Amino acid sequence: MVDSNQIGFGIGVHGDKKQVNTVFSNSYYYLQDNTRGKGIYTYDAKNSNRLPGTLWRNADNQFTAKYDGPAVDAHYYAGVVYDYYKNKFNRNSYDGAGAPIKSTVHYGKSYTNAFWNSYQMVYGDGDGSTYPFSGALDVVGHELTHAVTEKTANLIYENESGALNEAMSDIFGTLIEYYNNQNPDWEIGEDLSFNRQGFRSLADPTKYGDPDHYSKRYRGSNQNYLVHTNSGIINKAAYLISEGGTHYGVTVNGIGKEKLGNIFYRALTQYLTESATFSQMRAAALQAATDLYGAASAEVISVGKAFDAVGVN
Ligand SMILES: CCCCC[C@H](S)C(=O)N[C@@H](Cc1ccccc1)C(=O)N[C@@H](C)C(=O)O
Ligand SMILES: [Ca+2]
Ligand SMILES: [Ca+2]
Ligand SMILES: [Zn+2]
Repeated sequence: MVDSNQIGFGIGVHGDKKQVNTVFSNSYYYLQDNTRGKGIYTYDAKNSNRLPGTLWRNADNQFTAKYDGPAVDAHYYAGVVYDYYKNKFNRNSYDGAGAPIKSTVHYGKSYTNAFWNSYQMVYGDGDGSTYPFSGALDVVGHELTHAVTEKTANLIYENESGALNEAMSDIFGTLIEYYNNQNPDWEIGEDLSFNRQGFRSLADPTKYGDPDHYSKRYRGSNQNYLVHTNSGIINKAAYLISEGGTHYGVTVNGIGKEKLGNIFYRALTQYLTESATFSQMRAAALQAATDLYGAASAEVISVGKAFDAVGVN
């Protein structure tokens, strides 16, 4: 029996209809997308903590039950993220060599998070106060960007390099949301909450208690705050580079999302090292902008001003 590529019909977490690439094999349809790299595979942990769980399958190629929603979105959004990196930077999957992309949904019981564990993405169902975590494209983009980071700068997940790691995931999660162009914004995780409230904001990190200036960074020892809170400083710089604005008296001329993505992708893949500090991120972004647009370019000036505005020298 030869496997065959199929197109299934799915309904996502938010009741939105979408087609999913599947494979028909031995009388079952699997959430396996053979059209991208070496494939995109979506699994079911069945509310256990066992990974990856079982490859998602059914007998009719219709993924329309409520229980199917998180799998439909994890599968479909992983494809969008794959397309972003391929179309924008000619990067074939997170390793550049078409690595299979694996996601598991229904992880744990009322698990209110999502993560990349060096092998795959993992999504919880939320605890009833949020939607399942794969139901947001910026979250899926966030997690898969951790895989890109790991294969490139491999930023150590603590202190300033950890905050850079988190910021890269929020920034590219947002750029991917704009690429998909469905209710794009500079908030993170707004599609997870019933009241549309985000978890973080790149436009104004202080909206959720995160710092928007280096002088306001969290200096304690809790690594979770160090990486998820201090990312606000770099997120704000990225926002200013793209959209412009005057921040603590420093005026930045915006150069747009495309150029932001080009500069940060080049910094991430060519210049940042695993122990990079915020100051080294400034230098990496300036060097990347210089490579791409020229030493005295408006883009280089905007990058410098944005890091000035958030107090990173
Ligand atoms: C084992 C916990 C691992 C946390 C680290 C993962 S990569 C992470 O950062 N997850 C995101 C999920 C997310 C993304 C966008 C929007 C909402 C939630 C995250 O930000 N987690 C926060 C809630 C946290 O762990 O504090
Ligand atoms: Ca949005
Ligand atoms: Ca968003
Ligand atoms: Zn993260």
